[in-house]
Amino acid sequence: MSSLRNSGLSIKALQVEYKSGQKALGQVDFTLPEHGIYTIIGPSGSGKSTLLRAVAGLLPDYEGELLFNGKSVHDQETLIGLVPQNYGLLPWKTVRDNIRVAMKITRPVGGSREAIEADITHWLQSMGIAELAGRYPLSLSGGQQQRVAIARAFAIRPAILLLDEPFSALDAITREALQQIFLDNWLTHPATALFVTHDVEEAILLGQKIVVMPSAKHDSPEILDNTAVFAMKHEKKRDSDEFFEQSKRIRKVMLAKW
Ligand SMILES: Nc1ncnc2c1ncn2[C@@H]1O[C@H](COP(=O)(O)OP(=O)(O)OP(=O)(O)O)[C@@H](O)[C@H]1O
Repeated sequence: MSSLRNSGLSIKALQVEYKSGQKALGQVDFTLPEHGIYTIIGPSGSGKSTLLRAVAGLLPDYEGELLFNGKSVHDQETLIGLVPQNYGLLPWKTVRDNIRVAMKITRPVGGSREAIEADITHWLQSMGIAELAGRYPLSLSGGQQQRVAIARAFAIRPAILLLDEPFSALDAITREALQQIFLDNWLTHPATALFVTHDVEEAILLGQKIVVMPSAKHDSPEILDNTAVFAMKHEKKRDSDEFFEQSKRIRKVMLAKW
């Protein structure tokens, strides 16, 4: 029993078909250890967002089992934070209110007003957007909205954190800075994280393992171990031999699977 308690996120024989009858996600099987980060890359349409939606509990129907520490992920106890591709911010609420609403929904009796406001300020600062607290989402750039969505996801202190291309709207330099900030935040609050990206470099820089999705729905994902790169200091990763070797390995898998 105790082994199940810390067994992490188990995705067992998961398959998804939308109402149209078309298979959106072929069979996926893997276990992401508690407090781990797996990155997911795959061609457009391979089912990456569908996989996150299934784990987030946003799909009415799927085949297979989704367990967190031995229990259904959709038990009330498991708090899941999602950063969707469209950011999912409430346009009629300010940045600060967006985060506050999420915290109130997920932690209805948690903390004094002062503590909540200090927490919101902390997360905004950590994402470098404290000055945007009073602005409304639609007055922000895509990259700024992405940061708000990430701050909000961390602020609820989820057990599982799902990120769907969270840095796609950012320029290369800001993206690198945010990758570092993301890892720093994750180290202090290590949620069990699934991180979808289109960027092979990003997959190698952030994941303990890299899940490469196939384009054919009858094929299964290939999962590459990336612990050698993951264990390095973030700023050393990009120039390391291990990073270079891993890029070559992934490209080979991509050629075979895409
Ligand atoms: N709500 C839906 N209804 C019907 N089909 C859908 C729905 N959402 C996605 N699909 C289909 O499911 C498949 C997988 O879509 P999904 O968005 O999960 O892929 P993805 O790998 O995240 O793609 P991208 O990289 O372009 O974001 C696609 O063929 C898509 O057209």
